[in-house]
Amino acid sequence: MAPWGYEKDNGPAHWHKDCPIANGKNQSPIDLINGEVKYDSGLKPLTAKYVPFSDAKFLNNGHSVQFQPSAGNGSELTGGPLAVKYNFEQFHFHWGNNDTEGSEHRVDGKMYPAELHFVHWNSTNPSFKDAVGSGGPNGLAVLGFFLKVGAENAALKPITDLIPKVKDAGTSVTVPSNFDMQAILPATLTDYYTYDGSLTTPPLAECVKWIVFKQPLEVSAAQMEAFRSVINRDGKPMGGNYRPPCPLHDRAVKTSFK
Ligand SMILES: CCCCNCC(=O)NCCc1ccc(S(N)(=O)=O)cc1
Ligand SMILES: [Zn+2]
Repeated sequence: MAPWGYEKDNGPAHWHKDCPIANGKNQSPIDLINGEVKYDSGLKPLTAKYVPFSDAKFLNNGHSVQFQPSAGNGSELTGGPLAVKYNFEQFHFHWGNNDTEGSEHRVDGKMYPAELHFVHWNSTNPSFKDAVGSGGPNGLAVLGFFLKVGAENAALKPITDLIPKVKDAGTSVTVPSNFDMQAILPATLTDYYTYDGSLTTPPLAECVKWIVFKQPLEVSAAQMEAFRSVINRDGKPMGGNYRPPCPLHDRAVKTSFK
């Protein structure tokens, strides 16, 4: 099989051949249906403590554009539904070729033009890879933020300004060390949906505690347009690099808000 992608011949409908878990009962993304979620007063606010990285790359890996530090630096996530500390691993994006599509999760069937994922791994594991393979829904914690078109996002500007430099698959650039990742996050990480799910790309491991924020982040039309010039391994626009929603099966989606 051609390496996995999002085209007709290698897209989400094909992934089960290499990754049979694609048809599992804890797959992501999902449609977050407000009439079916349940408020959980036990859900605490989340705390992300992100330390500026001295050595990080912004890269095009053929299916997304990704911020990837060379090593951990104590940046971590705690609280919310999480029982232990999770180490920051990377962040990346999913987007569409127009403003009506692009996000992976949906809210009452609505798609946003893009979705930003902050990936963290359970610090009781020796490494990220071990956390992915640790079995059960507590290996990774991924924060999902919807992006919508509006005001320019100053915190994301250092990253969106780098996009033209990683237009082609397999390219990367060094991220200036004064990049402040913490500034991307809202001041308080309240009002989120949380459920047990999976990676949304192969290997599709069912190892993720998903935390999807209700409030979208805003980016300017120019920032959104920058994503749409990124090219995949086939030389085609990467836009459309989102998996459609998967069945909820026997899972509950909890909310930190009423
Ligand atoms: C040679 C392959 C080795 C794989 N081993 C590395 C690996 O498992 N990588 C998967 C990394 C990943 C995928 C999808 C998400 S998402 N979109 O759910 O946040 C987050 C993280
Ligand atoms: Zn993702």
